[in-house]
Amino acid sequence: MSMQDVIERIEERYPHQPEFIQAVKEVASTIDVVYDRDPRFAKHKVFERLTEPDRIISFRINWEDDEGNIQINRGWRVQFSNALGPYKGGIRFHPTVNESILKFLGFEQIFKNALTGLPMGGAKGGSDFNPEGKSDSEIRRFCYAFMRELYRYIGQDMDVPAGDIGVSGREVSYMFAMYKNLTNEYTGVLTGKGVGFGGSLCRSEATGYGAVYFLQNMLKAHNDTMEGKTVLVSGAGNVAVHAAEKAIALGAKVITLSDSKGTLYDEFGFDQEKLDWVKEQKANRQPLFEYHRKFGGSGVWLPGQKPWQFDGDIAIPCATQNEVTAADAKAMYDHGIRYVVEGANMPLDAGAIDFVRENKMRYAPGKAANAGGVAVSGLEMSQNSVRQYRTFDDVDKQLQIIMKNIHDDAAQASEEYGFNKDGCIDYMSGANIAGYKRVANALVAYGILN
Ligand SMILES: NC(=O)C1=CN([C@@H]2O[C@H](COP(=O)(O)OP(=O)(O)OC[C@H]3O[C@@H](n4cnc5c(N)ncnc54)[C@H](O)[C@@H]3O)[C@@H](O)[C@H]2O)C=CC1
Ligand SMILES: O=C(O)CCC(=O)C(=O)O
Repeated sequence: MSMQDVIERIEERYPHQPEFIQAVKEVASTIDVVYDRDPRFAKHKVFERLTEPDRIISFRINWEDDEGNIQINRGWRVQFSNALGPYKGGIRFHPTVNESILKFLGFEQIFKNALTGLPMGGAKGGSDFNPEGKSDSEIRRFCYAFMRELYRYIGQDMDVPAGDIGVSGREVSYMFAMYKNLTNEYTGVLTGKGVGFGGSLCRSEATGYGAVYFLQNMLKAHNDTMEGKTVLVSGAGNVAVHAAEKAIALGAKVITLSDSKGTLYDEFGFDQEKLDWVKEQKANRQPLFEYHRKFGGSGVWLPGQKPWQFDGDIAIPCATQNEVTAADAKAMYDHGIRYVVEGANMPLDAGAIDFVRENKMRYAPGKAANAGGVAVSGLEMSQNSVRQYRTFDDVDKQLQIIMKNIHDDAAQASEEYGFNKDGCIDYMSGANIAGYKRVANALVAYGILN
C-alpha cells in the first residue's frame, strides 16, 4: 500500500477525525524518502500499523457536583504504540476533547517520545470535562472518579500518564492518590506528581524551558543568538509561562501572552514579577485583564485578539492545536518574525505550515521542540524506579543535553535526506524522519507482533 493509499483508507474509516488525519498527513508528507532507502518498512507495513492505535479505552465517568447533582462525562486513553517503551503521554481535560484530538496527540507522541532517546511509547488520554468554573472539591471528585476507571489500564511498566491542558500538578496528585488507594502500590505510574512525593524537580518548567533550549540550538545553527530578540508567546498556561521565563533569562524580550479570551501585550516586556503574577492568576483561574491595573498602567489587554499583530523576531505558540492559521503565519512574517517554535502540539494548521516553509521561516515542529516535558517525565520515571531524587540543576542539565540531541538528530536527518535548502534546516522533515526510523526499526525487529 502506498502512503497515499493509507491516507485514503484512514479518511474513509475516520471521516470525522480531522485533527488525526491532519497529523498523519504531515508525517506522511516527509517519510517517503525513508521508504525509498529501506524497503523493509513497506514490507512490514510499518505506516499502516503506526496509524492505527494498539487500542482505545473509553469509559463513562460519574461524579457529583457541589449541589449534589450527578454529572456524567466521557473519558478515553489512546494507547498508540509501546514499541519503544511503556505507553506514555498526557491527560487533557477540556470540553473539546474527543477521539480525533486524542488520536492526533497520541500519534504525535509516538515520534516525540522516540526523539527523546528515552524508552517510552506513545499514548494520550483525557476527558470532555470542563474544569473552568469548577470548585477545588469538584476537581478532586472528578479526578478520583476518572482514575477509578482508568487505573485498570495503566501501570509503571504498562502506561504512564501525565498532565496536559487542564491537568497540572494538582490534578495529577489527586489521580495518583486514587491509584495508590485502589492498588495499594506506590509506583511511578503517573509523572508530574508533586515534588516531595515522587515528582521530579524541573518537570513543570521542562516543556517551556525545553522549547527555548531547542530554539537556542536552532539560532546557533543559523549563527544567531537569543540576546536582544523580541518574542511573541501565545497561551498563558504551563508551557507558555515557562517558555517566556527561559527566553527572558537568556536575554530576550517577551511582549505577549494570551488565553482563549484575548491577548496581553506589554511593550516593555514581561519580567519575573509580572510572570509570577500571571502564573498566580492562572493557577487561581483568574482573568489576565487586571494586569494593567496591577502593574501601574503597563500592558494592554486585547479581548478576542491573537498575539501575532506585533513586531518581533520569534514566535512561540504555546496554547492549543490549529491556533495559527495561514493568515496568522503571514501576519507573523509581515511583522518580522523569522523563527517559529511550536510549544503547543500542532499549533500551526496545515496552511500555516505551508506558509512558513514556503517563506523560509525557520520552523521547529512541536514533536521536537516541546519534547522537553515528556523527556523530564522519562527522567521522573527513572527516579521513581530507583527511588531517588535528582537536583533541579541535574535534571535541567540533562534536559539541555536531550534538547540539543533532538535538535542535532533532526538537523542531521534533514541534511542526510536532502531537505536542507538555502542554508535553512528543514526541522519538520528531519524530526519526522529521525523519530519515525527509531520506531520503525523496532517494529521490524519484533516481526509481526506490536
Ligand atoms: N504540559 C506539558 O508538559 C506539555 C504540553 N504540551 C502542549 O502545550 C499546549 C499547552 O499546554 P499546557 O500549557 O500544559 O496547558 P495549560 O492548561 O497549562 O494552558 C493552556 C493555555 O492555553 C490557553 N488556551 C486554550 N485554548 C486556547 C485558545 N483557543 N486560544 C488561546 N489560548 C488558549 C489557555 O487559556 C491556557 O492559558 C497544549 O497544546 C499541550 O498539548 C506539549 C508538551 C508537553
Ligand atoms: O509528560 C508526559 O508524559 C506527557 C507530555 C505530553 O502530554 C506531551 O508531550 O504532549
